[in-house]
Amino acid sequence: DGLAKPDLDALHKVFAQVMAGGAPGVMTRIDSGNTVYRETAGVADRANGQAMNTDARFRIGSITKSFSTVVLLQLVQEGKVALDAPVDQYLPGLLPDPTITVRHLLTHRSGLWDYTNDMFANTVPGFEAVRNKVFTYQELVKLSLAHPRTAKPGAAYQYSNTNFVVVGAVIEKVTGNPVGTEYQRRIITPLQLNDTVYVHPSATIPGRHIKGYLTPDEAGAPLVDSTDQTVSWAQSAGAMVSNPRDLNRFFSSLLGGRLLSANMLTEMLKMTPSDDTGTRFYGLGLRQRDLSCGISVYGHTGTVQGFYSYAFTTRDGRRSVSSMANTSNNGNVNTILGDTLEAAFCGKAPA
Ligand SMILES: C[C@@H](NC(=O)[C@@H](C)NC(=O)CCCC[C@H](NC(=O)C[NH3+])C(=O)[O-])C(=O)O
Repeated sequence: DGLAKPDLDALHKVFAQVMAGGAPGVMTRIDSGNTVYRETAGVADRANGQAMNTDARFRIGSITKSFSTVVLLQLVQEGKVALDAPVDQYLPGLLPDPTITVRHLLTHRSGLWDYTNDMFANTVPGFEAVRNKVFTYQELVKLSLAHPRTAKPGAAYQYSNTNFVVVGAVIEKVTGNPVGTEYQRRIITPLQLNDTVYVHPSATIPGRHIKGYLTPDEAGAPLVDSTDQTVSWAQSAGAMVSNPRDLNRFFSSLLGGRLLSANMLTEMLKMTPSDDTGTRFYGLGLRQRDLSCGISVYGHTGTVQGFYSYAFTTRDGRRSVSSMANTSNNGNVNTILGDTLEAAFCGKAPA
């Protein structure tokens, strides 16, 4: 793929820091052309000590947003949805502001309040309250509309799960199918992502999977096994299950031009800054990160109770990297986990 070889020593140093930070286990899969690297440390299951395994499934959280975006952009290609049409055209009366467009949703520029801010203000109680609940899209939107908008439509980037809940509602309205059906027929089946499933509202991860452990807010309190939950609070914003091989294949196929037309991929890659570092951007359901070695990578991050994940690829899709640590509510671990991208894409720092 024309890049420096991954620096596996650096990768394992990051693993050691991730585990020292409180994660039971951590893993990275690198697909570099036809060469695959499978690196792991720690445990997938604290009860029986089962080792971390890059073939096992886990909850990918917001990486789901990229899957939802591909479905919606295919509907745009098919002329069934217009990117700059008001959401009101597809879901009359759902949103209070008829000027919010489909593109505003995909770029987190709608101004819709993120209901998870309230839902998970107290991490473990918030999680326990919803882990077995099943929500409708309308119920989640209603939670958001209890708050004023955070900005006028289009005015600013403000990350909000509400946007991708509405994206799911648009997909279901326009296709007449549950989003799971659309993920399956448009992405999972064609790419043979055999370890990628959308099982909402089931609370269990089918097949071989990693257990996730939520870090409580109280310092020193024991980790909570958060593996089983409906993730109904996220759905098309974060309820997908997958594994590193499938995520690498998904993002390689996406950036390699196999899921969207060239024009539509160009739309998806229209980036605006998502923070003030100058190295983080958000397009349409897709993140860009500029690495220290000058390489830009594209993909998404995920945070769901018990699972932190990163899945990114190069602009040509020829090197893809997926990393996961099986804890969450631990910002230090999440930040360090991001350093696996540097080791995997940039290789050894120049001497
Ligand atoms: C950030 C990430 N977003 C996602 O993956 C979405 C699906 N997850 C969230 O919004 C986090 C919900 C709270 C998690 C909980 N935190 C708390 O409860 C904090 N009080 C936890 O860390 O498990 C992304 O887009 O990259």
